[in-house]
Amino acid sequence: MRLQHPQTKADYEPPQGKLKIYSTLVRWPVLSDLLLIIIWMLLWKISSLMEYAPHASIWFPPAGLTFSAILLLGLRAIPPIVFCCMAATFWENADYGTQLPLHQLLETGALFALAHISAYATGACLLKLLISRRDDHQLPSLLLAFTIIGPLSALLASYFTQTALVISGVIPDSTAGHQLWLPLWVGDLLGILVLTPLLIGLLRRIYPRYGVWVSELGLRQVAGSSWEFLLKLATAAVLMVAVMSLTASFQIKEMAFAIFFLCIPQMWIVYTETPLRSGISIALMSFFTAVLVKYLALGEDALIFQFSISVLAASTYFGLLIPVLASSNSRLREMTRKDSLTNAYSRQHFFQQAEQEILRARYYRQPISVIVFDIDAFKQINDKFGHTIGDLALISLANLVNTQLRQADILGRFGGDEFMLLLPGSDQTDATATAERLRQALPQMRIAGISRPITGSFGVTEITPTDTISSAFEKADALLLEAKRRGRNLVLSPLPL
Ligand SMILES: Nc1nc2c(ncn2[C@@H]2O[C@H](COP(=O)(O)OP(=O)(O)OP(=O)(O)O)[C@@H](O)[C@H]2O)c(=O)[nH]1
Repeated sequence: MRLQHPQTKADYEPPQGKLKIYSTLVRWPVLSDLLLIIIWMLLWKISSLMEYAPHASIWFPPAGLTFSAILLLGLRAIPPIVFCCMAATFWENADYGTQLPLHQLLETGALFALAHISAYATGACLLKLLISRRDDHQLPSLLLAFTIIGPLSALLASYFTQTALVISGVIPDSTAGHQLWLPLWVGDLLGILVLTPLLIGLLRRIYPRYGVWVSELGLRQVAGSSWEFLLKLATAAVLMVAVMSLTASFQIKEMAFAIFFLCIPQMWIVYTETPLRSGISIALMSFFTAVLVKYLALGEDALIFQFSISVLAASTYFGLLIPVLASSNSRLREMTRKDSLTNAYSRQHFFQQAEQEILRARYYRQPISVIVFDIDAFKQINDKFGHTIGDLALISLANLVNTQLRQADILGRFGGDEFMLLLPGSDQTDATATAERLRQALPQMRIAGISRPITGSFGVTEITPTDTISSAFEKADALLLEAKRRGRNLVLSPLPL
């Protein structure tokens, strides 16, 4: 997979029913930018309400939005975010009542924008570069890269922001001023780790032309009952409120560490719900943790709560990998089990199954037989009507055989136009009769584009107690070759019936 802008209209086809909004946003990109600005400012305002020390918020979601926007939109995201950084500086000046002169506000805003954007742009571009260089396993490598690059970008942003605030004189050039990076980092870290996936989802709706690669990550799943999800959320909420209220009431710092038990309901959600629901739950947990820290006056323990939610978010992302990897494993297993053209079992899987069936037949002292067959002069069909019609003939043959089989019978494709059929419970007489029925049914097959009837040749053998599946296959294959030699459209078995 390559991270790139969509090339065709189909690449960013919006979901039905939302066409009007999407086409408006596609036609007026400035509306998308306006929405981005509104959301950024809203998140900034919420985070400023959660400040537990000057300039240090428990939770700084604008960091997640900046990172997501640059990851998704590239340089296109920078002008609206520069605007947001400037506006936030003016707004904060009004909130703190610091009355800085205009030139100092402009300088502070510009330095903040430079610090914030340069750090997150570096991280987002690096992540984009790493992912675009990997074609395989994109989701695991994306998540691993994200959990490393996200916190490092936040660290860089915090250090740059602290420096910007010192240079512009907003915070003192003292030891206290130089220690601001830590609370800034933890707030940004929470915003990045917890919210980036959800914010990418949101931005994809606001910017319908961008982020096709996100839908290629294989995260889509069918959601289960909403009530069950709410029950799990409620369990997490009860646990969170209990731990935080007890910590606030008893004023015992160690009690705050019980917040790590939140991993139990969160992992319950991750393993049983969709990735979107897991993302919503971790976002809600982080939001309410921040609210409770503020309103239960747990500022002194803020770091414990912030780190617990960050650890929870990182565990969530790795937890999300499990269903994705399991489903791609089962897809791969299916691919090796079945022949993709005819849906018959692959040679390897047929032989594995046959070995087990032979053991079972011996144990229950039941007969078991194998038929090997192919289409007569199939090369001519390909040459005369083309390979697509040839493929159609192979598919029709497999379908026809499948309609004639009993539940226990197994059809495999050896390769080319050669198939094999395992018939548990059939002795040679039954198996020969089955092969004869198939031989007679073959010419009745109607295949679009083929004007002449198709015929086939068959070799049949009952598997003896000393046979392996390979030796039995070779016997039946030799009989098939003999049938070809005798003029084709024939069933041959070892003993004359
Ligand atoms: N359309 C199509 N052709 C295939 C496929 N796999 C193999 N073939 C072709 O199947 C043909 C098999 O030809 P041969 O093995 O010579 O057998 P034949 O023409 O059926 O002759 P006899 O078996 O002696 O009757 C070859 O031309 C292969 O290229 C496939 O998946 N699709």
